[in-house]
Amino acid sequence: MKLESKGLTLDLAYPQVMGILNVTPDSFSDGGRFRQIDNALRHANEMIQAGATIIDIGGESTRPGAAEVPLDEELERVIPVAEAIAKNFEVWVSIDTYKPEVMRESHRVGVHLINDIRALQEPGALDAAIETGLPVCLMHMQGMPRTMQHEPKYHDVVAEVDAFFSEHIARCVNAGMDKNKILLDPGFGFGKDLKHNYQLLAHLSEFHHFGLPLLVGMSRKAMIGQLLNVSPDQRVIGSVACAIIAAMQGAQIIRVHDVKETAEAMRIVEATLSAKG
Ligand SMILES: Cn1cnc2c(O)nc(N)nc21
Repeated sequence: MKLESKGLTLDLAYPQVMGILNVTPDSFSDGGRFRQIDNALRHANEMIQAGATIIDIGGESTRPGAAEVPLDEELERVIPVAEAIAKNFEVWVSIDTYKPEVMRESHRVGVHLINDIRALQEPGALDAAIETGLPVCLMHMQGMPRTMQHEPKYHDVVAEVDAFFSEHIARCVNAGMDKNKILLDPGFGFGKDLKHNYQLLAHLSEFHHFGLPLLVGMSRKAMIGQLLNVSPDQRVIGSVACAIIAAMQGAQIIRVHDVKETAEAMRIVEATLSAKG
């Protein structure tokens, strides 16, 4: 399976590492230090050298309880950084946004992939994504970041996420999007409690029936912290363990903070999966 965008190809036969670049003052792990372009470029370069093949740029924190960011503020944060990275590195640049104007502007400055935690449900987002022609990751979320962790409830979380994927793939394809430009993400930690997160991880391979790339993000999240009782900067081992479990089930893109550690683990996964023949 391969993904193409703007002359770049991503070989999804083996897991690819997506490095997280938060350009937010309140990001829970980077401490908001990556707001300046030079720091962002330095961090992006570190992640690329460590093995990241995608850099995911986000201007609005998506952690539970996070407030929304006004459009002009988000544009000011992410567009200069996205443009600089796209210009300076041969790497896939992903934009973590749900705003149609940010999607359009990101495309204009060279972004390769749209990462929308709201699965193109905001007004105008689906049209904007189709107009850009970019691949789009549709992520499942129950509720909104401000309230999503207030008692999330499911009858069967795996079945309900699967149904969500079916519904939104159909909505996008019916609106004119090429199905091969869709990626799917169960949205770990987005309206899920500990049990829900591990049910999704345990059954992750069941989502392959759509024939679309799976993107997962568990890095440093509460599903690790609640189990190990450690702070976000002490969750590398847990994050790598989650990445391995996902990649061994065929997840194609792993979104992480700790690129070096994860990329090394993915090489072990690659050796193991290719030995399966
Ligand atoms: C922005 N963001 C934070 N967590 C994420 C996850 O798990 N998946 C995707 N696609 N984006 C995420």
